[in-house]
Amino acid sequence: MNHSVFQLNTRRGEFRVAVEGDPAAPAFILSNSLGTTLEMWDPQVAALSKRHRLIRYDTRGHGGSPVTSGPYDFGDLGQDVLAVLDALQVEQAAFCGISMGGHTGLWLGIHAGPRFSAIAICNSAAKIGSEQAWRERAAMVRAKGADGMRALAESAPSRWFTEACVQAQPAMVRRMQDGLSGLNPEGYASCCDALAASDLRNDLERIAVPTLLLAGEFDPVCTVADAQAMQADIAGSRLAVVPASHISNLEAPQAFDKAVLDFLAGAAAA
Ligand SMILES: O=C(O)CC1=CCC(=O)O1
Repeated sequence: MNHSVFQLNTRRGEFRVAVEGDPAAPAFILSNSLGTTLEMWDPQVAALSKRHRLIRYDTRGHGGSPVTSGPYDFGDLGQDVLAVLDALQVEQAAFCGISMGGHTGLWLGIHAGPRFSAIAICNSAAKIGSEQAWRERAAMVRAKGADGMRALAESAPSRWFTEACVQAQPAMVRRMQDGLSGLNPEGYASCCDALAASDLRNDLERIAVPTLLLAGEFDPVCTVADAQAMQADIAGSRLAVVPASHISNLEAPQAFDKAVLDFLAGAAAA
């Protein structure tokens, strides 16, 4: 059992969180991708908690966080982050999110910039996928329940990892698939609703927080071109490309950690 994981009572419900590192160090909060939990960040904990109070949480609809009935929107998912920070009495934090988590970071950069010292938007986009595809996925999961989650888990490796990674790290890939297939279908579908409805492309220029756009060279979901398009619209933002597909923190953890830590060091020095 990991004793750093606990249920945190917030004004928006009880969230499953993990807090590691020096309590007096600057706070750094991590936001998971669709179909995963805070454990997706396990390989990052040692490196990212060296100089930070590292806060991880399960996004609404996932793991041990509230599974309220949907649809959710990114206002909900962003307000949840602020509620977690408030409950932990954190006034300002650095933020890092992958894919759906990165999109939450964009929402926070637009709507709650002063609460963040820096945001790392990884394997994400201002518009992820098509509205129709997310609506279809949500409907399928709501119709098929646990069978629908199992079907999504079977097809997940090709969305998440390169074939070379699937071959090289079968246990890690299986663990991620098992995690996805065990999630609550309504919570997952409600996050698909949020992705269907959100398009932040016209709001990016409102972001004034130091921003890193981290892309996976081989990511078929949120491409390097998506990151470049965001970089063009976010003043002063930086781009980093790591040799990985979509879940780049698991496929290329060392390159991922270095890109994020270099960015945070630069943002703190600026
Ligand atoms: O479809 C997937 O599983 C990949 C993905 C899209 C948004 C997200 O967070 O993950």
